[in-house]
Amino acid sequence: MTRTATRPLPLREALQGVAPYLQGVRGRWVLGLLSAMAAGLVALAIPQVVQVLVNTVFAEAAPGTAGTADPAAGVWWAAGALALLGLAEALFIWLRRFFILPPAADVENRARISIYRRLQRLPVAFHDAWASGQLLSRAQGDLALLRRWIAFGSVMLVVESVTIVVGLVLLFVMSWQLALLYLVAAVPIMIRSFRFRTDFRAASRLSQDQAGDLATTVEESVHGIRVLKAFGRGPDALDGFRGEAETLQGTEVHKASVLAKFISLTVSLPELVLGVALGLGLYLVAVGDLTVGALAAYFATTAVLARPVEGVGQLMGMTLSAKTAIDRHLEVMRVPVAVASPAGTDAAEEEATSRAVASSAAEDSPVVTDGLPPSSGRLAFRDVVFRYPDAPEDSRPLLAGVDLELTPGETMALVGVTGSGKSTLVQLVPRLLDVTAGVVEVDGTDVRAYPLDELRRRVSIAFEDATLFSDTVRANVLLGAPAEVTADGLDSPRAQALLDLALDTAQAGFARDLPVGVDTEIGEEGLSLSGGQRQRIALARAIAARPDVLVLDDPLSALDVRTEEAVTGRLREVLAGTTTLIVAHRPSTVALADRVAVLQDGAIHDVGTHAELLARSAAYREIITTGAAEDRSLAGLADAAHDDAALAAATDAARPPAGAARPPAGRTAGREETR
Ligand SMILES: Nc1ncnc2c1ncn2[C@@H]1O[C@H](COP(=O)(O)OP(=O)(O)OP(=O)(O)O)[C@@H](O)[C@H]1O
Repeated sequence: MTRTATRPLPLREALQGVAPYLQGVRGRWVLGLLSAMAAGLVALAIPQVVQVLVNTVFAEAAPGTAGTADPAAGVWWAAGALALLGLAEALFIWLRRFFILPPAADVENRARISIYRRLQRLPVAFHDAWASGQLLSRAQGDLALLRRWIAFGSVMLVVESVTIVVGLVLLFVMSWQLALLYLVAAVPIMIRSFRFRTDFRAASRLSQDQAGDLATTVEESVHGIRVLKAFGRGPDALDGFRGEAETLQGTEVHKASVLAKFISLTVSLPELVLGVALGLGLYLVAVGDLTVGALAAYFATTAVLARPVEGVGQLMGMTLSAKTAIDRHLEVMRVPVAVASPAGTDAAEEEATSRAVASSAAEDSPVVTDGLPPSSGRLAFRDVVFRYPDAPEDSRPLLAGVDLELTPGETMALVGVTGSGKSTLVQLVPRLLDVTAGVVEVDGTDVRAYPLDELRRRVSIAFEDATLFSDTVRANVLLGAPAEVTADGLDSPRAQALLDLALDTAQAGFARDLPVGVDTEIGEEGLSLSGGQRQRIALARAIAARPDVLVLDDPLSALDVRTEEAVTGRLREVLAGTTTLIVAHRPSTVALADRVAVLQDGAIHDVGTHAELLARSAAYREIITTGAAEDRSLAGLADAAHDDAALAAATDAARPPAGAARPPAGRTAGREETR
């Protein structure tokens, strides 16, 4: 669905918004503008030479004229001057391109990097609310429009306007009557241009938004291609896509027709006027009020003016589209970074530079100024309340007073019926979401008081929906590894040791059997892995971060019971000192925890060991019975087909012959790991 467009920003505000991208490029832009201006003025000088040329020829040809000593010389001089002016015009056009194209590309690049950085900083709630295609079109198409406008539209709009003004002055110098006639054509054009601006701006905004929606549809259907195929919904998806594409086509056609109507006016009116001007001009020559040279120069000047006059509509259209692109860009750039580092930290200062608006939550929170608390792994939720921003105002908060404390090194399972808010609760720990009220504490300090990078160094998270990037297993696993371990490269002995430990703990040793071992490309553009294998790589990634607090949001759900037992067993061994909060559905996971917390009706209903809760909590027994049924069916499945065996067969088939080149490494990661 098309996002509701916000009110167009006033021009000054929009220009201020993109001013940071223009720093350092203004000088070249001005030089380019001057070159373009010079080219325009040289073009206007050409008719003046024509006037001299024609008058010279007519003077020589007139009966009874004494003539100059060498009549041909004047013609040759004028012709030579014309050629030189032509060359000068070409040179100035080249200089315009030379000066302006690189800075325009620079602006595009800066804006693109800024929006990408912004997208990384914006909270998960923002990404939940915005369609990916809208963000894609803002980071791609809109910025290409901006580049074209800076490189061409903005310059030519100034140059063509100046050319028109200077050209009109010259026309008045040649003949005020003819100039006035030409000017008459401009009045209806100016009146029409006001209506044109409103219509074209609306059409332009609609088409850019619809292009974003179309990108979202393509992205979704590519991601969901298996579901579409499995349910035979390809033709329906195509119909939906065709509908959206036709809507966009309709908008584009409407946009083009608005522009075409305006352009036809700007082209036809001056042409009509020129017909009348020819008659009037000949009359003025006949009565001796105008020289033939001046009449020729008048038409040569109007020919030079034709391009700017005709182009002004196009340039206005381009300017309006660029303005829409800036509005759309700033819409994203001005979304408050609700989850921000506290004031006073480097990250917060960077945030202030990019004009971010920190949330009141971040501003109100205490700031760690006297050093950070020592790492211990203590985790506590104190009267935590959370409500999603888009939840109805009068609804009960999803979390309505959660109190829970984990001691350092403890493994606690969090259980609750589906939709009770488990995933939401655990996302509050690394601040993927921020509490509405109450406090989440790590090592006795409010998580909002930590610089984000420090908090996320202490807390690591793995999700049920394991997102892997288009990169090697090695790069995926060591993504969040401590900087000191990877300082000498991802294949240094220390990094290798951590990689091995993480893979072994997560029971992800299968990665070594992939075609190029741990250097095999996986993810969207690499080798496809099974759900369980993906989860284990994602778990290895969380382990390799060596956190004090490990949050696991049901990351073992796709594993068979035996593999899950092996993983949790090793996890307890390797991460003996790490506090672990694990969202669990199955008794097999719960049984391995020191204690279990039951989340019900937005609060912690009970906490105890598995055995204690079984004995005293009916709610717990009900939750666990459902999980047990799942366990039994998974155990059966596990006996029937084991992931790794299936993979071994698949990779044997996919293994390249000895000496074959491995796929290119280091393709950029495309998406944040969010639920
Ligand atoms: N981004 C969001 N915006 C609004 N509501 C949301 C959002 N994400 C989740 N919810 C709602 O919050 C509730 C709790 O979701 P959550 O994923 O935390 O539950 P859960 O206990 O982890 O469920 P499950 O066991 O099925 O994974 C659900 O009703 C869900 O619809």
